[in-house]
Amino acid sequence: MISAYPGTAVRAAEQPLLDAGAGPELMQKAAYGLYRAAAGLLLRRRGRIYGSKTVVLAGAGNNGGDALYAASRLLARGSSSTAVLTAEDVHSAALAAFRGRGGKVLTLTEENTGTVLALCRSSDLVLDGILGTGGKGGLRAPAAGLAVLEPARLRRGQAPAVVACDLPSGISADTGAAPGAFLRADLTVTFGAPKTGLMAGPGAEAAGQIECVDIGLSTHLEAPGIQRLEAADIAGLLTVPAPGDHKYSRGVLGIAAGSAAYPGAAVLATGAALATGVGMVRFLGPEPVRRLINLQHPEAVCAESAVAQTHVQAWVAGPGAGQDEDQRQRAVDAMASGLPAVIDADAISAVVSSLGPQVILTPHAGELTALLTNLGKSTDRAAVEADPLSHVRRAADLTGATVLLKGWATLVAAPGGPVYSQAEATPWLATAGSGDTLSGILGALLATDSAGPGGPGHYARLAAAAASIHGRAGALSALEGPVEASRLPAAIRRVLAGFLQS
Ligand SMILES: NC(=O)C1=CN([C@@H]2O[C@H](COP(=O)(O)OP(=O)(O)OC[C@H]3O[C@@H](n4cnc5c(N)ncnc54)[C@H](O)[C@@H]3O)[C@@H](O)[C@H]2O)[C@@H](O)CC1
Ligand SMILES: [K+]
Repeated sequence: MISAYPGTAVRAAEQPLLDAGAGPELMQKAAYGLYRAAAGLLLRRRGRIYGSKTVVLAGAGNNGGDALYAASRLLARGSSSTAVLTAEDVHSAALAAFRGRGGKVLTLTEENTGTVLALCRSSDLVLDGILGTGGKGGLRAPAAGLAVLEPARLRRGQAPAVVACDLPSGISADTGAAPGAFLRADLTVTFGAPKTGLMAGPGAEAAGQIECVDIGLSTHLEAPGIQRLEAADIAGLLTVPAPGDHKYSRGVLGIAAGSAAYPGAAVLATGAALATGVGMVRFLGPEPVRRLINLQHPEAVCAESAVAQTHVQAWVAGPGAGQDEDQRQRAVDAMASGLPAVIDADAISAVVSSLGPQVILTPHAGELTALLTNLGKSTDRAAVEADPLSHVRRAADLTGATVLLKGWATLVAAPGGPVYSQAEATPWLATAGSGDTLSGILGALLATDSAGPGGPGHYARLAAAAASIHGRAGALSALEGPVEASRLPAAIRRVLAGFLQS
């Protein structure tokens, strides 16, 4: 499990060490970690450090100091380096050390921004030390003019690689929001602990890969703001059939999905649930959808009954339900049943407050906007996308339900906390039907959940696990070309086999 902390909490944890005079030592530890990561990246990309070209973007604070000290170490290994100062008063000792190793220095202005961008683009590595946890708001002029610099991952591997010092400059270390211009990175080397701003919203997308350098803060940190499940955590949440199990004891999932307008969503949700592994799927829906389900998935038991007459351990309701009134009623009944229930797509519009954490809402940004607005907290999609962490927390607290917000980093908030973030997905997963398969995976995890309600956050953990399995299946599928939702069940099986064998 990876634990991330708000930038403010990390700064508070640093304070006693700073008060004890350990500031310079902490900075050297941070700079050494940044140097090691940057050197490793240069070695992987070009085989050696000697002869490489580095640009350091250095702002006024300690973040710039870290980056300049790290670049000084690269200078000592034969890299030629230019420091571009984005403020007048950069860390004087770090700048002196950089100059002392033969580094070149220039000051960024509006007039030379084009030249600096060209310098960056012709270099092998850019170290972004403009703003760290002390940054307020987005990048300001003239540094804002550098935000057009694209990291190698967005240029299909072409130089330069951009390495962010502690966090991408311009991103809020607490929320991941981008109040203005910001820089994107290939790799973020973060100090003391990952910041929550690297795991949510624009910050999660801007960070690229995240590496954490231990500078001795962990004993000073309290409750994490966001957690991320790793493979071992997910493997521990999966229930495998025991020798004495039969189809009913393994877990039966009820799926109320599809409509005359959208029958395919029901097929995708059912296929994903079966691939994740359940004792049985009981499918409820209109006749043409049932026929399709029986053709595609003969093992599913189909009926047109109501939720109350259907014996299951968990529900999925909503994918492809459209305006079908019977399906909407089933979603309402599933929410009221007390059983774990995934409420997706159109069914989210039937959500009221006073739900329990066993109800898991799975909106995308547009659906979350509508949900919050229906609950009297009017907002717009741009606001949700700019700061998804605050909005997903608000939705969980207002409804009492667990809320999974789909995105580049999928966020899951339990009412009152905790929050999980999973970012294994590939942009190729942004395809029709992808969300329906996520519902099926999560429904299957809920139906087979042998651990029961557990403590706070139990359902959020299962939802985070489902998001991770979905993301990994998408990434695996993308190795063979563009992702089609109907091919995801095969990839889900392979991902789960990997977890179960490890
Ligand atoms: N404090 C410590 O003990 C340690 C700090 N470390 C580094 O120090 C960073 C925090 O250092 P600082 O507190 O100096 O903060 P920053 O390095 O983020 O810089 C803050 C400075 O930038 C200015 N500023 C704020 N927002 C701005 C904006 N939007 N545009 C232009 N200028 C802006 C502020 O006036 C201030 O001068 C961390 O991110 C980390 O990189 C590490 O060296 C580890 C130890
Ligand atoms: K930075």
